[in-house]
Amino acid sequence: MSTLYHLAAAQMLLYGAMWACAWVIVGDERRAVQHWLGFTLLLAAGLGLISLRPDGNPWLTVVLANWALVVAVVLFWRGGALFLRLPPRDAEMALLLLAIGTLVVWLGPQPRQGFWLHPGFVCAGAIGWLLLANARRSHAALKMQFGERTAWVVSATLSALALLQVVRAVQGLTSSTPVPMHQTHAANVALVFAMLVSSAVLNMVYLFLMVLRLLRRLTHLVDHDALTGLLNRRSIERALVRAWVGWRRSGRTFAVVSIDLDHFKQVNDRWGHPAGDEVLRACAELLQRGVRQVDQVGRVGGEEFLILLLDSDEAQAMATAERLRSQLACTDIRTHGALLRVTCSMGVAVADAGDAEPDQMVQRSDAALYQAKHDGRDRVVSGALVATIPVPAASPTER
Ligand SMILES: Nc1nc2c(ncn2[C@@H]2O[C@H](COP(=O)(O)OP(=O)(O)OP(=O)(O)O)[C@@H](O)[C@H]2O)c(=O)[nH]1
Repeated sequence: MSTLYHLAAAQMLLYGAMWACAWVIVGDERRAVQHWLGFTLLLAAGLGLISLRPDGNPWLTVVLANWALVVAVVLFWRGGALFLRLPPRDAEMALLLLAIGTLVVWLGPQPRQGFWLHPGFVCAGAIGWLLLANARRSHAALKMQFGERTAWVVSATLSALALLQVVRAVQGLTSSTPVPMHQTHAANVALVFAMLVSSAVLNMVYLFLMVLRLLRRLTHLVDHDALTGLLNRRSIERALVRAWVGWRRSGRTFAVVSIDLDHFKQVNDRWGHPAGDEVLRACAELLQRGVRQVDQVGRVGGEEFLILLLDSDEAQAMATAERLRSQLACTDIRTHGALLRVTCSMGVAVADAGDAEPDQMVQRSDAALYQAKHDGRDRVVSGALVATIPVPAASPTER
């Protein structure tokens, strides 16, 4: 039996090494990883101590070993809560640890005369309860963040292990001849195997989810503008091509709106670059909030934006652009230095059978935007009216 415990402890140390490596690599999830590292090390320590019995000091091999297992499970729960952004319930957990700790110390390593409680079985009950509570609390968050299948894998694993612990606790506390954990017995062997399998599943799943989250964050960084959080130029151009292909295939028309803030240089010059950044962020938020979920908004240059309005004809696109323009014009933007108002000029172009490629649509909306600037700014101009006006040559930093 002790060989099995050594094996389980070695496996936990291996996971510990894995979390230690992850701790060096990950940034934002460091605190969760610390907890999982603690979990594996305490589990290894607890299992290692149990394997020493009956040679070792019974206070170490029974009381401390079992309590270490309970603390390990609390650390696992806390790591998961940090990772899934759930409330860690520290007060509840601290009280539980204190109560279990006091009880097992009071009970001592040997069964008390005429008293049926034993530390090993008390801790098994606590672990079972903790695992079940963990499965219940994390299920919804896992489902929302990583999908239903992942949530079920984690909850099923936690629940199966919890059930075994509860059965062990009930059996140990009700039987007249309870089997201590270090004794070779089919129930103990099954429990250790269940621990080996479930810890493998849980450690791997959480490591996988952490990498998945990291990849999602990286993809988001690649596709989005860092200042405003809008799609960046590359992504909005990709979206434009997708909309174009969809329009060619299904005939569902769409429109693009080119937007440029008016006299934005003056905002920077007068109020400073940070205030300019805040204005850009506020404008981006207003544009994003002002369109439907199917529409897409991107930042394509310093103070230039592009909106894709799906399933929109000329009239609908002009109405949307006009609404956004007037909303911006009457919005107070709070910056560190002052309360500012900015206006913007817009050019609208609708998919046209005469365009050979999506870029031509943007050229027309840019030409309309240029016309809007030319006509005095703070207005929306349709590309249908200005298709022949040339767009000024773009500087290297601009489109
Ligand atoms: N704060 C801030 N300013 C930026 C950013 N990107 C570009 N700009 C500024 O945006 C300004 C753009 O100025 P211009 O191209 O002259 O245009 P404008 O002043 O808006 O004038 P019109 O477009 O003709 O109405 C420049 O001062 C850039 O420095 C940015 O990320 N943050």
